[in-house]
Amino acid sequence: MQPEYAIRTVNLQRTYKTKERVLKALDGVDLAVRPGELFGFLGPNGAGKTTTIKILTTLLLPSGGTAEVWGFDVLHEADAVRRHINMVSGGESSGYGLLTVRENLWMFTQFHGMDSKVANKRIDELLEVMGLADRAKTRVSFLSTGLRQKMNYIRGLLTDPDVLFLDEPTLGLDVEAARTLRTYTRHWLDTNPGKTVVLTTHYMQEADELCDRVAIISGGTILACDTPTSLKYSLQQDVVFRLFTTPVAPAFLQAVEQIAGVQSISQRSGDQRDELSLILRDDAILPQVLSQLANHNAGLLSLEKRQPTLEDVFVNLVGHSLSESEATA
Ligand SMILES: Nc1ncnc2c1ncn2[C@@H]1O[C@H](COP(=O)(O)OP(=O)(O)OP(=O)(O)O)[C@@H](O)[C@H]1O
Repeated sequence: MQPEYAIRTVNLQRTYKTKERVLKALDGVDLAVRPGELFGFLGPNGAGKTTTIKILTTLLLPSGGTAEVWGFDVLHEADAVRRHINMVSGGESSGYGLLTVRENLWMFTQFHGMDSKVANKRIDELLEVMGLADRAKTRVSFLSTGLRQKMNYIRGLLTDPDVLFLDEPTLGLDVEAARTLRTYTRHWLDTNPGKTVVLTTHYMQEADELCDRVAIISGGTILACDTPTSLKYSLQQDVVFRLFTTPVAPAFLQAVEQIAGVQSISQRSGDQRDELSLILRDDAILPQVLSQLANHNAGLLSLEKRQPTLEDVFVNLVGHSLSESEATA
């Protein structure tokens, strides 16, 4: 029977105690994910995504609050939770190098106590879908990172879980392979009503295109949680500009942040030029930004007004872009 919530957390807390300090990795996370949803988690490094997923997959105990997966408590009914979930992490090196792809996958089905006939049929189907059928007899140690990741994704689906956790599943995949994985994930949800996917990703576009709802998490708390469309709509009153400039100094960014009506500015440094994303309360503030550019001896290369993206929503809430958080991690 389908529960009301695939995932439900109330005031979820997790503290890490080290010799030097006590760190609140999760500080009251409330989540309510319905069966059938593709739910995305977006956050900078250290936001608490992995901690949340580890608690939901029973790999880590919470320090406080409650968490239920498919109606079962992660603390008191961990075995029941495990029967309903599976997990795929990007960049994981699971699998035994000496075994072939098929042998590896079959082995995992046996860990889960699956009937051999059913297991073999599913392995064949998924190898075909993921374009890995011709590698079935290849030793895992001979696979490229991308192909190994495809195999891991198949492993996650083999047990037909009710809740599938995908932690950065397209990390290291080429564009084509990432698209195959995304398309199949959506197809799997569409053809299996009630199946639920929780996805963490660093790729904003992936979250935007794929997720039914997205939670933006930072500093162990959820800052916003809604459909990508509604999140973007929340910025509709603001105006978003993209500027290409000659390289700008941190002092310029600080000066712009001081201007009244500047919601946020984020910088992506390129070769000999910077890309700046600017969210303003209204158009009239732009001249002040441009005069700061001149004050700091930087030149404007191009300027474009555009629709808000999920990245803009993220910057507005977190204060910097996801790529900036990676650069400083
Ligand atoms: N075992 C641990 N001991 C101490 N601190 C930890 C431990 N695991 C995580 N942390 C800290 O808890 C915070 C949340 O970490 P977490 O791994 O959940 O973040 P994340 O959002 O998954 O980040 P990333 O995208 O970098 O994986 C970070 O400050 C991290 O340094």
